[in-house]
This record gives sequence, structure tokens and C-alpha cells, in this order.
Amino acid sequence: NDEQPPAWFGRLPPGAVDGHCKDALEDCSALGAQLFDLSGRCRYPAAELCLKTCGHCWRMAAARKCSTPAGSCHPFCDAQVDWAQFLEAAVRRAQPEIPEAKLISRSPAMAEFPGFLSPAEADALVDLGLRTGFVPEDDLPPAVRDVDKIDCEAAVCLMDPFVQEVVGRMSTILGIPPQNFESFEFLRYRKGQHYSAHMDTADYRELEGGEIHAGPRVLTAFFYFTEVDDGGETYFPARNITIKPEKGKVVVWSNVKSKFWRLNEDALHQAIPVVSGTKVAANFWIHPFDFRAGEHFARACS
Ligand SMILES: O=C(O)CCC(=O)C(=O)O
Ligand SMILES: [Fe+2]
Repeated sequence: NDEQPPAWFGRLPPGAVDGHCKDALEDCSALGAQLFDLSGRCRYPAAELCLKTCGHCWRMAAARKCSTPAGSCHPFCDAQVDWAQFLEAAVRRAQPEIPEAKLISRSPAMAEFPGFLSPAEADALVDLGLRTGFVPEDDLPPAVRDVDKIDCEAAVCLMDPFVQEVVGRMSTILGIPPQNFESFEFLRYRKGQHYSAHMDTADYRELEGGEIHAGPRVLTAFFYFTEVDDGGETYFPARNITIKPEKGKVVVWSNVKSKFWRLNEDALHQAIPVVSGTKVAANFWIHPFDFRAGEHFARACS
């Protein structure tokens, strides 16, 4: 699974030792060969798995050493974005299909898209979450985050044609290429489950102008797949904004300032405990640059 890096090779990905990377994903070595085409580009949608290196450690390291290849910063090349304007444009693009789409806050910039999914489509994604298999949160203690969750990384989810259709819809509305997206993180909260106030990304100002990097989670698109009988709202305490779960609704907000390596603290948010019913929802995080570093290959900077 490991490859010897070439002589010119520089910085290694996280977790690499002596030029060797250990793959975190169990079926990765089986998938590795399918992940890159002959010219060295990651294939989409399998490309999401490239983050795990799949035996292509030195190629990914090379990619991180490159300056951003021309065009791959689209649409964020100038590193300054007026997020409210950005989401207003998204609302305009969405409106023919989603007439109730609207901007609901300027800081954090936030737009809602009620009926982004039809009820049947929302049900289909709940089913897919269940089939992928929710597991209890284990990164954070239950007092902070108590939720069952699953990343849409298994083939059954990642390769699902409807998932790709939704990714495409989001890409069209936002005007952001799908390579900049993380896969869905499905969430299920039952009675009492919650997530206390947090930011979805860190402040990365030290990386400004630095090595190639996907950059922060500039936008969060949050999907609601169910209504909740009582509780389960998403609450933004700095701005006293409450979003009530509605089946099929998507809310998109910006986590960062106009210079997008900086956090916008107004985007602090929490999941209020579910009092009764079940909340099924999903995070869908969006980066300013290609999230799949493996896509830019050694040759891109030689
Ligand atoms: O469940 C919610 O309403 C928000 C969840 C959230 O913010 C997160 O998982 O990062
Ligand atoms: Fe969050």
C-alpha cells in the first residue's frame, strides 16, 4: 500500500512517517487503483476517498506542496468574499425552482431554501443514512455533543446516484464546484440529544497565502430531513436566530469573514435538545478550494 516518494518530494501529509502513509480507511487498498485515472486525476465521486491517500501518499504530498493550480480556486480566487451578496446570488439562482428561498441574515450571512428536497427525497436520504449505519458520536463527550452520525463515505452512500444528484443541485445553486464539498455527515438526534454551541471551523489565518490546502469550512449547508415534534432547533446565540427543522429545508450560512481565513463569531451555533420526536439532518461543509488534495498531482507542480 505504500510507495517510495521521488527525490524532489517535500512535505508529507499528516500521519506520514519516513515517506510512508498509513491509510485510515479499511477498504482503501482495494479502492486505491480505481481512485486515479491514467493521467493522475482523482475520479469523481470516488475522489472523496483520495483524502485517505489509498497508497498515493507521495502524490498527495506533492499536491500539497504546489501553489494552487490555475483555475482550482474558482470561485474564490481573490480570498475576499461578501458572503451576503454571495448567498443573495445563490437565492436568485434557486428561485425558479425554490420560490421561497431567501436571505435571512447578513451576519452570519445565511439563506434558507425551504423545499430544497421534496418530502420523498428527504425520506430517501433518511433511508440512506440508516442503511449506511448511524453510530454514536465518539469524538466529543456527550455533555458537548450527543448524536448518532455517519459520514457518507461508504460506497453505498458515496456512489448513490441520488446523493450525486443532490451534490450537483447544490453545486449549481451555489456556483461552487463539487470538489470543494465534503461528503454528507448524517445526524440523528433522539429525545435529549443535542450539540452545544460551537463553530464549524477553526481560524486559519496563519495559513493565509500558505501551502495548498482546502481552506476553512467557509460555508455550512445544513439539511433537515424530518420535522421534530418539540425541540431540535438550530440556534445562533450571538444573533438570537432560531431555525426550526422543516422536512426538506436547507439552510446555508457562512462561518467566516470576508477574508475567509478568519472566523465570523456570529456563526456560533448549537443544536437545541430534542424534546420529542426524532431529528434527522445532515451537515454539508464547503471549502474555498479543492477538498480532495489528491486531485492535484505531482505533475501539476513539476
Ligand atoms: O443539528 C443541528 O441543528 C446543528 C448541528 C451542527 O451544528 C453540527 O453538527 O455541526
Ligand atoms: Fe455545527
